[in-house]
Amino acid sequence: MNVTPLDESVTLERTIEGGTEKQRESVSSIIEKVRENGDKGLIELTEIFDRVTLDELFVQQEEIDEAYNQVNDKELEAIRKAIENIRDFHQRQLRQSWMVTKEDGTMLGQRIIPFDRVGIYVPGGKAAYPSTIMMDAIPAIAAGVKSITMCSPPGEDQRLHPMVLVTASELGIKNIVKIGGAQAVAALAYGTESIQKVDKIVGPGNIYVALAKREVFGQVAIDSIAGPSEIVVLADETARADYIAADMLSQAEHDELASAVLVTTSEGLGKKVAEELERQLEDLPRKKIAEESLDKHGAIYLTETMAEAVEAVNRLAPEHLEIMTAQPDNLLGSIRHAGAVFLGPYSAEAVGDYFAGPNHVLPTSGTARFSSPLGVDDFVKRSSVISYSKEALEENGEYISAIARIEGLEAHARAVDIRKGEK
Ligand SMILES: NC(=O)c1ccc[n+]([C@@H]2O[C@H](COP(=O)([O-])OP(=O)(O)OC[C@H]3O[C@@H](n4cnc5c(N)ncnc54)[C@H](O)[C@@H]3O)[C@@H](O)[C@H]2O)c1
Ligand SMILES: N[C@H](CO)Cc1c[nH]c[nH+]1
Ligand SMILES: [Zn+2]
Repeated sequence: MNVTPLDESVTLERTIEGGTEKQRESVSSIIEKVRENGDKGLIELTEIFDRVTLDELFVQQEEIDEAYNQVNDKELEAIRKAIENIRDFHQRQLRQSWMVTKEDGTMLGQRIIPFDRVGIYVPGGKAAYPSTIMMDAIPAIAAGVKSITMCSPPGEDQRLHPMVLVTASELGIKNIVKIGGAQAVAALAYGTESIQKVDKIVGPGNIYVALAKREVFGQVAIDSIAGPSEIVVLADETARADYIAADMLSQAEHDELASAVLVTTSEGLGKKVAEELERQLEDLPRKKIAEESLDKHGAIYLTETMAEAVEAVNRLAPEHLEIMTAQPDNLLGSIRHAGAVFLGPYSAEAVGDYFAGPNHVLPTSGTARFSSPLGVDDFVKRSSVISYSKEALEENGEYISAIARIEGLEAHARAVDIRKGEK
């Protein structure tokens, strides 16, 4: 990889974001098929896209019991510790309902109400993601959502990955459907004979999942569309090239479409990172994927000053930003757009992907300009409460009816006047 100057036109948007026409048409026809044929459609689509013939759509208890037998104590302990951290972080996000009472007896308030039913998508095409179950489900549980349906694509043996099943079970998720892709999104949005439709669908996925979420939006709520993973590392000459390369590869290995970028003020560091990437790629089990991701969507950019580098980062608005400079905390205040910021040499992105507590479902493709990480707020609605006393209405009625008459809405004005004995 070459070290190149950073040009203002560089973005993290990959051409694939809105999908090709063929992909959009395919997703529309998958959704149509699920709406028309329900469970039967889901089985047929899974045969086509996952090459598996399912005997059952839902995971059975015996599959979960068997999964526990395939997981060792250390793995279970790791999942339980991660759950604890992620739960602790998300419980702090909970907002309280509130009510104020004024002197004239008026009461105003805001109630925070969890969604009734939520669908979580857990990707499973190219890798298994127990961590994403935790990130999707824990904020929903913390928010008070009572019904969670999880969808994830099955493997060749009709099963989900044992760690996926164990994690779901540790979180108390009972409805687990072995369906992936656009068909899963359609089933959650419209319901089938056996799958109850939900109010909101959350979770990352590939382009088919993303396009399907976009298409069903309106029928259900969705979270922001999290696309292929991205990491931007902002570094000066004090940073360690081996750490930076390791972290860039940790995201490049997700997907050929993933993007790993270094922005640095040091040409020397840039060159060392390029060498390290080559070296560390050599024995990486997912070398092929990571190599393609680096070739197509990876870069090492050089800027003259740190101020220019920071400006570039804000323009890129990455999903993950690692700051590896002499004083990373000093730069935090100038970062306006990033899904999650990792400070210093020991905050590898993997720490946040799996364990620290903050959510790893984050805005991608520059959408950190206006979107936030998945969190408890994604699983609640606000509902306002208004309680006026007779005294308050007597005192303010004339203002209310005045505004109504400005709008030419006489019935509104009279609805107030009648209570004041004026009509
Ligand atoms: N942002 C995050 O938090 C986060 C977390 C984990 C994963 N990810 C990303 O999620 C993505 C996961 O993608 P994945 O493919 O591994 O799993 P996936 O579960 O999203 O997609 C697999 C499904 O895609 C469908 N599919 C495959 N080819 C198709 C085709 N030609 N036509 C129609 N449908 C087709 C199949 O039904 C299959 O079940 C990756 O890009 C990864 O980087 C993001
Ligand atoms: N980095 C991904 C989000 O972009 C999340 C993840 C899951 N597993 C490993 N990493
Ligand atoms: Zn990751």
